[in-house]
Amino acid sequence: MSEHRSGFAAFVGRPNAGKSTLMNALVGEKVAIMSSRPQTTRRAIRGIVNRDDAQLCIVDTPGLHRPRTLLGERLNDLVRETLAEVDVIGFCLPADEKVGPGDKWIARELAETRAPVVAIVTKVDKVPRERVAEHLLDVSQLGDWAEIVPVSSVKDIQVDVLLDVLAARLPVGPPLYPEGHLTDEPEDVRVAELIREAALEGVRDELPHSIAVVIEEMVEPDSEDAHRPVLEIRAHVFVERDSQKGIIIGKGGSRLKEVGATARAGIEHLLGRKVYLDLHVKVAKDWQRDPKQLGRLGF
Ligand SMILES: Nc1nc2c(ncn2[C@@H]2O[C@H](COP(=O)(O)OP(=O)(O)OP(=O)(O)O)[C@@H](O)[C@H]2O)c(=O)[nH]1
Repeated sequence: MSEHRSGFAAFVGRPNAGKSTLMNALVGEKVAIMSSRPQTTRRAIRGIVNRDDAQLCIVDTPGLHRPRTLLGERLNDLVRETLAEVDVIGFCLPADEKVGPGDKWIARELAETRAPVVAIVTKVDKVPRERVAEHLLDVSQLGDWAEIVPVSSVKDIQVDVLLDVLAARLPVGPPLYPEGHLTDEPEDVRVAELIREAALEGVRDELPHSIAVVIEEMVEPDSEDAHRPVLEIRAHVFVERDSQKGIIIGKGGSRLKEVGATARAGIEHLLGRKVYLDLHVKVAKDWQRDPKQLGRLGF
């Protein structure tokens, strides 16, 4: 099987371009609205598409419009920040409307972003084939797109193709959110889960259920002037026996270092910021059978 990919996508386009309908078509019935606490992450997740080979997290963007007012400009700053953080951008251009000044303005904005942009010709069911072909040509001349994909969200035409194209643009990595957990779970639970996943990697057979992770603290550094301060996370990795402690830590701490690096990468991706991760491995004897310990471990 090919490598698993995961990351963030954002959709832009002028009003009525079909962004919401498309996002719903991609995510399916279960649209999970998950807005994280703004001080720790600036991303609000609109929905998550889980496949065997990819996890696509769709970020909410308030809409990129041409600024007419100061408020508009502020909004656009916010959108620009969001776009700077995602892995792939989908630019929606409805087939039943000619490419206009609004689209050109957005295209110029997108030329500045780092992420690859997939131009999406939406609502192809509304117009004859020839018109779609014309529109595709206009769109191709509008900018330097990673790909152009015509779709209909309503008639389910090429939505799966679009998903392939978007997924292919994501970085290689494990799922950022546990499948079936598309709720507004607090961040520390998700952080703990990423650490647990990293700690279990490669040793799942030896200690499948013997690991629990507790976040002791997530601390903002004192210096308020730092532009994007490093979040300090201290966590305990609990195992049941001393022998298991050895497995997690590895020779001279080598494995724990790897666990930390893997978990940190996932956490940084999740929170969208730099993280300092401090892991301590502890033995909590037979914690699975001890209600008092279980309570402490957050079960
Ligand atoms: N026929 C057809 N209509 C569509 C399709 N996609 C969206 N629409 C319609 O187009 C209109 C606008 O779609 P939205 O998804 O709300 O567009 P939007 O870009 O999110 O709009 P804003 O929230 O204003 O930015 C709605 O009436 C949709 O039903 C499509 O594939 N085919």
